[in-house]
Amino acid sequence: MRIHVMAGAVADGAGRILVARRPDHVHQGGLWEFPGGKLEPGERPEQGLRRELWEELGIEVEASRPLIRIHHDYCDRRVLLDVHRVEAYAGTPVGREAQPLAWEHPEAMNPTRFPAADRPIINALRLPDRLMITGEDPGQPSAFLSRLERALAGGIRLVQLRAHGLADAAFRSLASDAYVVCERAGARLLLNRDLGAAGQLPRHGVHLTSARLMGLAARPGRVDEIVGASCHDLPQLARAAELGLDYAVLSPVEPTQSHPGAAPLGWEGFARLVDQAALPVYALGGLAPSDCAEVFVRGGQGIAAIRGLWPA
Ligand SMILES: Nc1nc2c([nH]c(=O)n2[C@@H]2O[C@H](COP(=O)(O)OP(=O)(O)OP(=O)(O)O)[C@@H](O)[C@H]2O)c(=O)[nH]1
Repeated sequence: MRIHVMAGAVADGAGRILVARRPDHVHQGGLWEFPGGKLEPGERPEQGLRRELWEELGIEVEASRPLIRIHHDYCDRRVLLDVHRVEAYAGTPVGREAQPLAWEHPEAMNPTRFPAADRPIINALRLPDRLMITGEDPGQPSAFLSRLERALAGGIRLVQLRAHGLADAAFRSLASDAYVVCERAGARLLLNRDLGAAGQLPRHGVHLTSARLMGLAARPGRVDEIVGASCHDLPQLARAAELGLDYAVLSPVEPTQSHPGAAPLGWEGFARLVDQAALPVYALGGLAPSDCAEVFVRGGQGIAAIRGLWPA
């Protein structure tokens, strides 16, 4: 039988998240967790979350939204971790069951101190809700870079440089300049190019095409960088999770100009696939920032877009 667990990623104003230490004698004891517990029969998920956070921390949830759902098989039990980001609450959290509490920045969380099922949750907390993909033809480098600066000024923190039309030398030059611009803004730059060519370039991570993903035997890149992949179906999502990638981009959700022939998944198709994926999944295809709320309800991390995010 599967245990449905409601857990809260309670955030403070400084971007830190509240974590609690599990007692030594319970399942996954001694490890740190996102506070929560089992959904009771007949309870709605939000109700269960409110009850658990009241019982465990003495806080009243005022605003929350779905963050990620992870199905995980421990050898002794199967769990569904249904994690919500708690954005506003009343009260001051205390360990009402005498459990030690700590506030940690997601970047500083050490995944080995959490249950194995929590790794994708930590990744979901580290990643923003918008992934901007640069267009096929970047045009003049100076115009491209000033457009990039405008996007970063508008709050974009994760950029995928995708310029399949550029030759290696031009890609290298653009990537080096884009890295400097992203660094200055505290944003991260992912390179969508074969590692052979991208290997020596400064970057915060790499983005794999689905063909490249399916041809890999192990997670590429350095351990400290972000690695994600484009996916279009369940086997690709499963492969991305198996290789320990940090995120996937699933497309196309809606009909899109860049891939006119591809059959859209629709929101239901997107939600069905995401529910079986054990990593954060961005929705791509005909979407704009105003679609983020829908993506959260459907279990996704946020939106990825070219047209919807590049400034005009
Ligand atoms: N709350 C929480 N549970 C987690 C996390 N990660 C994870 O694998 N789990 C697993 O999810 C299950 C949660 O059950 P629990 O024992 O905390 O539930 P509970 O508070 O209702 O406890 P009770 O059954 O003793 O009353 C455990 O098997 C636990 O190992 C996490 O980050 N937070």
